[in-house]
Amino acid sequence: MDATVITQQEDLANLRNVPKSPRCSTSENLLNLNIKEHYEIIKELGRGTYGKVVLGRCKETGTQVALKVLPKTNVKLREFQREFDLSYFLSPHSNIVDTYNVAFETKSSFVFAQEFAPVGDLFDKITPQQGMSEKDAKCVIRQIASALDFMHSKKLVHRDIKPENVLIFDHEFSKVKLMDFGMTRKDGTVIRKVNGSIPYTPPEICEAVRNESITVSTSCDIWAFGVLLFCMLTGNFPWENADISDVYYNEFTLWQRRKSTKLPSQWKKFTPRLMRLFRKILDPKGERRCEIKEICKYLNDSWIQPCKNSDNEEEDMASGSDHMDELSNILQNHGIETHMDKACARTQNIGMVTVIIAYIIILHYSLFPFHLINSHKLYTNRKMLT
Ligand SMILES: Nc1ncnc2c1ncn2[C@@H]1O[C@H](COP(=O)(O)OP(=O)(O)OP(=O)(O)O)[C@@H](O)[C@H]1O
Repeated sequence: MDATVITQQEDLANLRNVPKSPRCSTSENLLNLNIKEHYEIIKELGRGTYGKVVLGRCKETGTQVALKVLPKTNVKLREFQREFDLSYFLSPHSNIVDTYNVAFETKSSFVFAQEFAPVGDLFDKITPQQGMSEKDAKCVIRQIASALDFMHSKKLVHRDIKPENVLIFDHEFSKVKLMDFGMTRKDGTVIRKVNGSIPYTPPEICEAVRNESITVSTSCDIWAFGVLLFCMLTGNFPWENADISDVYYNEFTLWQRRKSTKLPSQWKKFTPRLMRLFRKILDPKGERRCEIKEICKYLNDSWIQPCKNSDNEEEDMASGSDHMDELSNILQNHGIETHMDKACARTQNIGMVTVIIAYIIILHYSLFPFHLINSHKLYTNRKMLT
């Protein structure tokens, strides 16, 4: 690495077992550098809320690195230091992006270096409205679950699980790593809600108002992980916000809490086994959500239905008979009997058939737009997610 950058004394082996990085404060050691004197900037790799990441080649060693550049106008030294320290501390895990022992400041920004992921991030690998293959999704899920399990074992909560924060190193997804520890906090830390909600935000945070105190919990990552899994397998978000005003969220929670046997249409492609897992991951009550290890128990099961299976047929039949009950109630309660008194048997039948057809048409049109709206809820672009 560049000889002018800071060098820390502790090796990675020391860091593995230490819950809090013992490395001396980067603020005491940060060198003031001109980035272009030391790195040839090849291209921009991406942008986030707080800064950008560029691909640079170290002029001294020829090594290619991803430089995370955080403008001082967006990020305080303390925040930069925390992100760098956490990234470095978590680096030894094979599914967490490697952060090098390289951090410095320029006139306008704080900078640190990480390994470069040549295939980019997971967002671009999810085809809108289609998602990824079950096999590829499982490869990714297995590795990110391992990274999260490691973080949770250190009592750290990532707090920003989403496809843009998963880096891909090969097209077979055999090497996938979690990154971006800018929002990571210790489990149990009390913070104030500052940002709005995105589709990955758990309900307990969605419902908090701005500036309200919230307690950081590993269960927040579990929720976001569940939403990520849905996105990977469908190319859609399950909802825009995990909030009671969101019709898709409401439908899911009715099913999740067993208040309805009707599985919302966008979940019907999944096997009962995967739905059992979703029920445990996406529990509206954070304290009831499963732990990340639970997810690994489901990795050898089938997740996507080849065709409708019996469990869902049962649910469909149940919901079908609900509609028939409703229909006969309507027929009984709204005039059919009086009509019957006056008309002949033939007219009765025609009237009955007409009402049934009308009811089916109404039912069809009340369900059909749902699919249309749902298919429009596509995984449009990154901006929607930040
Ligand atoms: N090591 C890397 N190799 C390749 N691409 C990367 C690397 N690090 C980041 N990127 C790209 O840059 C994008 C932004 O990076 P990052 O998430 O670290 O920025 P951020 O400002 O923290 O974003 P956020 O809005 O999530 O807080 C990523 O989504 C990814 O596409």
